[in-house]
Amino acid sequence: MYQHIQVPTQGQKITVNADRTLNVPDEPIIPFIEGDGIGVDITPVMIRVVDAAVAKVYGGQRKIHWMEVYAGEKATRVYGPDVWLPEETLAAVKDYVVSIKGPLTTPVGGGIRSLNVALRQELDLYVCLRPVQYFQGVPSPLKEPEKTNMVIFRENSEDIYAGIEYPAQSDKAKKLIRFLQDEMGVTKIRFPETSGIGVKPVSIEGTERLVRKAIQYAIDNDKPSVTLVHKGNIMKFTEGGFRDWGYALAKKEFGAAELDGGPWCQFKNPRTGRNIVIKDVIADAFLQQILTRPAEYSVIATLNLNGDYISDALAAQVGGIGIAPGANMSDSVACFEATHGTAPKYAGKDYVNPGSEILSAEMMLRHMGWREAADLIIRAMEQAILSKKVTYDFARLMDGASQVSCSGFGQVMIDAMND
Ligand SMILES: NC(=O)C1=CN([C@@H]2O[C@H](COP(=O)(O)OP(=O)(O)OC[C@H]3O[C@@H](n4cnc5c(N)ncnc54)[C@H](OP(=O)(O)O)[C@@H]3O)[C@@H](O)[C@H]2O)C=CC1
Ligand SMILES: O=C(O)CCC(=O)C(=O)O
Ligand SMILES: [Mg+2]
Repeated sequence: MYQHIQVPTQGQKITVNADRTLNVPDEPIIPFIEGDGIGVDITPVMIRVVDAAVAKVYGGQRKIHWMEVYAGEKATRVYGPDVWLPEETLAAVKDYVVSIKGPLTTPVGGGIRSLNVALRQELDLYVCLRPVQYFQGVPSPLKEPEKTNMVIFRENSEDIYAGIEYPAQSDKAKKLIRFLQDEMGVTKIRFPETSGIGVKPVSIEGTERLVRKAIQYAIDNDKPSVTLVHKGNIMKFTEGGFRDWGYALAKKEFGAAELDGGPWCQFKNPRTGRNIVIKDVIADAFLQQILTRPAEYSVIATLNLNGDYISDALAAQVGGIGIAPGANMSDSVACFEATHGTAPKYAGKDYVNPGSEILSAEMMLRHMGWREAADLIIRAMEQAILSKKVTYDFARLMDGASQVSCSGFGQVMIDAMND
């Protein structure tokens, strides 16, 4: 059935019920992509930590059967030089419903387009969910890092990530520029002969489904606000559209009413009776306010590129990209992955922080309903950080820390589970 994927001899598929809830067997098969660069370091550590947590909590009643699927450089070694994202990888991630991946390299300028983006687009994983929370003891550049507590809903399927762009001086760029000038009356391309050209599609459907998820999350988790972050003053019909369609959805589907003449609006959380405010902020102002007034923000709904920048900026506020987890989700399929990339200079050195991928797995376990194992991973992470046995990224900023390797940190976490 598969060409190179070895399906474990034991375990079953997770399936999706008609109401979109998951049917999780006690021994699910979970596909994983090792990842390029530091993927080779962090992915095995993530698997060890997850297996230890599951074994500790469920005592053999539950067990994950891991199934390696290939993407990136490893895929080219297994399938052939030009096969970066095999069809059967996409099929397995879809069929097995819940998966996890390490980071994949994307070259700058030319070369292949992002495999990470391709995976999200091919499977229509339209929500990029990135929670940002502070762990006690993590070194942070902020005086009060615990005030940064946000959950980012980044639109994951459109915006400039659609990849519609043409190199400067190519026939296609020239053709598009001529069309814009001759047919659309465009006069403001400053250097038409030497411009590369990109197109930014942002739709009503794409915005609505993302904002709907963000608002539902605020309801389910009793959050006080959802902020639409955009640059709609400049990009009026894409980023401005996102803002307007977001507000319209809040009114239409959640009964939000305008506050003081709008555009902010609010509605009562049907579960708790508390108000949820829907507000918006322009992206540049937001980037300074998350430093000066982080407590004013809770759930963030934003476009693809803004979400990319904001994810790393917020990760830095709570101690860096080494503990920044995430998930790519559709209404049925979820593929979990760290916020960071392949950090090539550290690849294969057993050096970096495996925390982001471990916390992505923690999100995965919670998504599967294995709450006890997820809770144990959080407790082990808290204890490991408080013990100050940490990887280089934290050790270089912590007084009195003893630096451990990537695998060493995994072991510190596993030891903490047994304390
Ligand atoms: N989802 C994905 O698969 C993603 C893939 N990428 C890809 O990754 C490649 C490299 O991108 P780059 O811009 O260098 O960004 P990276 O996130 O890979 O690395 C940037 C820096 O972040 C720090 N860092 C990253 N991961 C860790 C970790 N686990 N523990 C501790 N510190 C960490 C390091 O900082 P320091 O130097 O201070 O030690 C590192 O040099 C690119 O090809 C990019 O396209 C990027 C983002 C996401
Ligand atoms: O796809 C890539 O290489 C980068 C993606 C990225 O930075 C992200 O999703 O945060
Ligand atoms: Mg990024």
